[in-house]
Parts: sequence; C-alpha cells; structure tokens
Amino acid sequence: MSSLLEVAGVSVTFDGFRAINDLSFEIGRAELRAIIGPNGAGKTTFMDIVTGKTRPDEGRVDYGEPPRSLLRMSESEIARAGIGRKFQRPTVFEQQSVRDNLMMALKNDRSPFGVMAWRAARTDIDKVADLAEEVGLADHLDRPAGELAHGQKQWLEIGMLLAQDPRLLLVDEPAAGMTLGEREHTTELLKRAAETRAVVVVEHDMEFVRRLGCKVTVLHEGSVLAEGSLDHVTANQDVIDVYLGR
Ligand SMILES: Nc1ncnc2c1ncn2[C@@H]1O[C@H](COP(=O)(O)OP(=O)(O)OP(=O)(O)O)[C@@H](O)[C@H]1O
Repeated sequence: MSSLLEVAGVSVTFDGFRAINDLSFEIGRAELRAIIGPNGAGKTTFMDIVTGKTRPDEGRVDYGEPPRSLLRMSESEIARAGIGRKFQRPTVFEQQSVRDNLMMALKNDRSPFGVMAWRAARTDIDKVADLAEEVGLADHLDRPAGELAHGQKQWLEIGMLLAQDPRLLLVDEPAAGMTLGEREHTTELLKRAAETRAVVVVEHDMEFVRRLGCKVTVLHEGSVLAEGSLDHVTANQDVIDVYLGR
C-alpha cells in the first residue's frame, strides 16, 4: 500500500494520562477506513492530532507525496494541504440555499461579504451542480439549508468538504441519528468519495461499519488493538474482551 498518512510511534499525554500510546498505522491514498473503539479509546484525539489541534509529545505524523510532517504545520496549513474534517453535528449555513452553501465552500470564502461579492463563473455553477448530484441534493439546490432533513444536512456538509477537493477526509460518526434510507445513501456517498481520496470514518455503530465493507482499525487505550476486515477484528479475543469490558 502506498500510504497517504503515516502515524508512527505517536503518544499524547493529558495531565499525566496517556490518551494516545505509541500509536502507529497507515492510511492509503484511495481507501475507505473505519476507526472503531470503545469510549475514551483515543479516536477523537487521533483526529485532533491529524488536523493540528493537538500536538503529540512523541512520534511522527507524515502526509502526502513526498511525505511532509504535519507536526510542523498549523491547522490552516493542514486544511490547505487537503485534509478535511467533518464533525458530528452539521454546520451548514441554515439561511442560505443549498446552492449558496456549496458555492461558498467552492470559493472557500465563508464571510457574508464574500457571498455577496461573488459572481459565479460557469465552471463553478457546473461544479456546484456536480457536487449536488454527487451527494444526492440535486433536487434541493434552491432550498434553504435549514429546511433540510438531518441526513440531507450531513450530505450537504460532506458536499461542502468535497468542494475543497480534499485528499484525506476525516468523518466523525456520520450515521448518528440517521434513518435506514439515509444510512444507505451515506454509505454509497462515502464509498464513492473514497475511490479518489482517503476517507477515514470514526464510528460507533457496527451495523454502519459493516455496510461500509472496508478495513477496520480498532483503537483501545490509545493504541491499535486489531486491524483488518470487520469479521476479522470482531473474531479477535482481545477486541471481544474490550467490548465486553473484561
Ligand atoms: N483535553 C483533554 N484533557 C484531558 N484528557 C483528555 C483530553 N482530551 C481527551 N482526553 C482523554 O483522553 C482519552 C481519549 O479521549 P478521546 O476523546 O480521544 O476518545 P474517543 O475514542 O474519541 O472516545 P469517544 O468514543 O467517547 O468519543 C479519554 O480518556 C479522554 O478523557
């Protein structure tokens, strides 16, 4: 596997507590990866490290081709280098239409002045139409984002992240609060997005992880406990013990 992200020997201590403990693993250039693990396993801290929010005490985090250390980059430099993060709660502009939300994301200028000032070029209009199609909102372009259902807001935000053409997309619990139909659509969306980039999904919901059908990394106490297909990791006795709290 030619890796896009390599985490090697990373540790983070908060007030004497090792939240991440000698963590090492790699993510490929075009792959879908699920990260699972019990509460407090270090999943959020891992994403905070990759996006520059938390600095590790030890280890390497290299990204891209040729590999660059993310540890010397600011949060905004990391975002500009192509790492996008979707938090659990959607943060779309509720008053603006779906079209304007996507257009703003494309322009990467989220200020109200920027919205008023832009004159959409033909290519941008086409790109917004393509993004809306990709996330399944082509019939909702003129609706205010605030009117969308929960799942649709999540897709809009994924579309806004895709507008930035990230090489690595980190997605936190995308299926939370979704209906079965919304989950199916989200699965397809993430799978498609991962054909041309790396998509890392942090998820508690095993049924959703099964749908993703991808390699799974199990974290526990800040380290990788197991890795492989969902069937492989769920047959692992250490994983069973951790999930049963033994
Ligand atoms: N800023 C902080 N200060 C002190 N402890 C922290 C801080 N951030 C995280 N921790 C601790 O580090 C550990 C890992 O937390 P983290 O949020 O990364 O786990 P998680 O796997 O995302 O858990 P969950 O599934 O509950 O979201 C937890 O024990 C948490 O309490």
